[in-house]
Amino acid sequence: MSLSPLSAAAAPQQELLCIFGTGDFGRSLGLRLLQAGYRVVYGSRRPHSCGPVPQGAQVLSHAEAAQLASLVFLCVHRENYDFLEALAHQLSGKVLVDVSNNLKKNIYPEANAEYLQKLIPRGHVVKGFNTLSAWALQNGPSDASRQVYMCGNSVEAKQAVAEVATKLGLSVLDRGSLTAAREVEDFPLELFPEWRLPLGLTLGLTASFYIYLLLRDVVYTYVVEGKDISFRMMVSLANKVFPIVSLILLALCYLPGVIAAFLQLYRGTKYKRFPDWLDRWMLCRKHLGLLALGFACLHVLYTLIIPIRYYVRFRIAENTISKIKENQTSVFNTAVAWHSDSYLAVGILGFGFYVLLGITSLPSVSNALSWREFSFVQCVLKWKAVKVSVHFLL
Ligand SMILES: NC(=O)C1=CN([C@@H]2O[C@H](COP(=O)(O)OP(=O)(O)OC[C@H]3O[C@@H](n4cnc5c(N)ncnc54)[C@H](OP(=O)(O)O)[C@@H]3O)[C@@H](O)[C@H]2O)C=CC1
Ligand SMILES: [Fe+3]
Repeated sequence: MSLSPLSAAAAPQQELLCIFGTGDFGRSLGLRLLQAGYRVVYGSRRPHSCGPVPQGAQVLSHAEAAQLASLVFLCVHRENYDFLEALAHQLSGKVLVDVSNNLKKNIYPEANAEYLQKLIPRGHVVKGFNTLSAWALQNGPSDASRQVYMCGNSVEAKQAVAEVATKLGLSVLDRGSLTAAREVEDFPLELFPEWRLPLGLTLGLTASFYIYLLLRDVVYTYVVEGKDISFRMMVSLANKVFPIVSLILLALCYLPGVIAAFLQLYRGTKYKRFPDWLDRWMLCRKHLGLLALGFACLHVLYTLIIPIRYYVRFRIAENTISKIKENQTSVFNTAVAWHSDSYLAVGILGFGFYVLLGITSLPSVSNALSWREFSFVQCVLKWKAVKVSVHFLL
C-alpha cells in the first residue's frame, strides 16, 4: 500500500537529539530515544574509536554534534565537565540536560547542574533523568522507576525536556528552579538513610536479647547444672529472640502514632509541627513495621521447624516410651490449655485491631470522619495495638 500524498506530507521530520558521552548511560538513553522515534547523534572524544553505540545513531566530535541539535544530554561525569568550557560558543542557547550524580553528598561546593550553568552561562541547563539507571532505561522503566525529577531556570527548556521524557513513557515531577538541583542530585543517594535507624535499632535489639538469653539459658545452665545445651543456640534461642524483637518493633511502629494523635488532640490543631524527635520517629514507622513483619515471619518459620528437630522428636519418643513402660497415662492439664487458648485469643483480638486500623485509614472512611474523630479513633486503636504487643511480650 502506498502512502497518500497527504499522509506523506504530514509525516513529521524526526527530531534530532544530541548525547555527549558514549558510556553506559549515554548508550541506554540513546537506545530509548531511537525506540521512541527520535534521531540521535553522539558527541564523543573519539568519534571513530568509541565503544558500540545503538544502531541508527551517528557519532561525531562534540562540537559537530552540538551544532546539529538544540537539546543536548550530557552523559559525562562531572569530574570531566571541563572540556565543555571550550564548547561554550557551540552550546550557547541550547537546552543542556545534566543527568549526573555524585557518589556522596556535599563533595562539591555547588550542585553539578549549577557548575554546568557556570561553565556555559548562555546555555539553558535542566537537571533531570538522574534518578533513572542505565539498566532501567534499557529494559524499559518499571512502575517504581517511571518518575523523573526535573528542575531548571528556563520554563521553555524544561518543557522541551519534559516532552522528551513523556515520549519515553516517563512521568515528570517539576521541582522548580535550578537551585533545587542539589536536592534532585541527592535523591539517588537517599534510598538508604531512612532504613539506617530502624535497621540499627533492630540489630541492637536482636544482639542484646540474644546475648541475654544465651547467658541466662545456656551459660547459666552449664555453669550451675553442668548441662550442655549449646545446640539450642541455633533454633530455640533464635526463635525466642524473633518474637520479642518483632513485638517491640511493632509497638515502636504504632507508639509514635498514638503520641502524635494525642498531641494533636491536646493542642486542638493538626497544623502544628511535631517535635523533631517525633517527626523522625514517624518517618521510620513503615520501616519498623516491615522489619516487625519480617521477624514475625521468621518466628513462624522457626516454629514450624521446631517439631522436626532431632531433640524434640527424641523427647516425645522418650516420654511416650517411658509412660508405656511404666503403664502410666498423664493428666490433661487444663491450666496449660487455658494459658495457650488465651494466648491465641489475645492474638486474634490484636489482629482485629490491626485490621480496624487499616480500615479507618482507608480514604473513604477517613474522609467521612472529622480530623478530631479520626485522630481519636487512631489514637485509641493504636494504643490498643501497642498494648496487645506489650501483653504478648510479657
Ligand atoms: N550509569 C548509570 O546508571 C547512571 C549514570 N548517571 C550519570 O550519567 C553520567 C554518565 O555515566 P555513565 O554512562 O555510567 O559513565 P561511563 O563512565 O560509562 O561513561 C562516561 C562517558 O563520558 C565520556 N568521558 C569520559 N571521560 C571524559 C573526559 N575527560 N572528557 C569528556 N568526556 C569524557 C566518555 O565518552 P566518550 O569516550 O564517548 O567521550 C565515557 O563513555 C554520569 O554523570 C552519571 O552520574 C546517572 C544516572 C544513572
Ligand atoms: Fe510465639
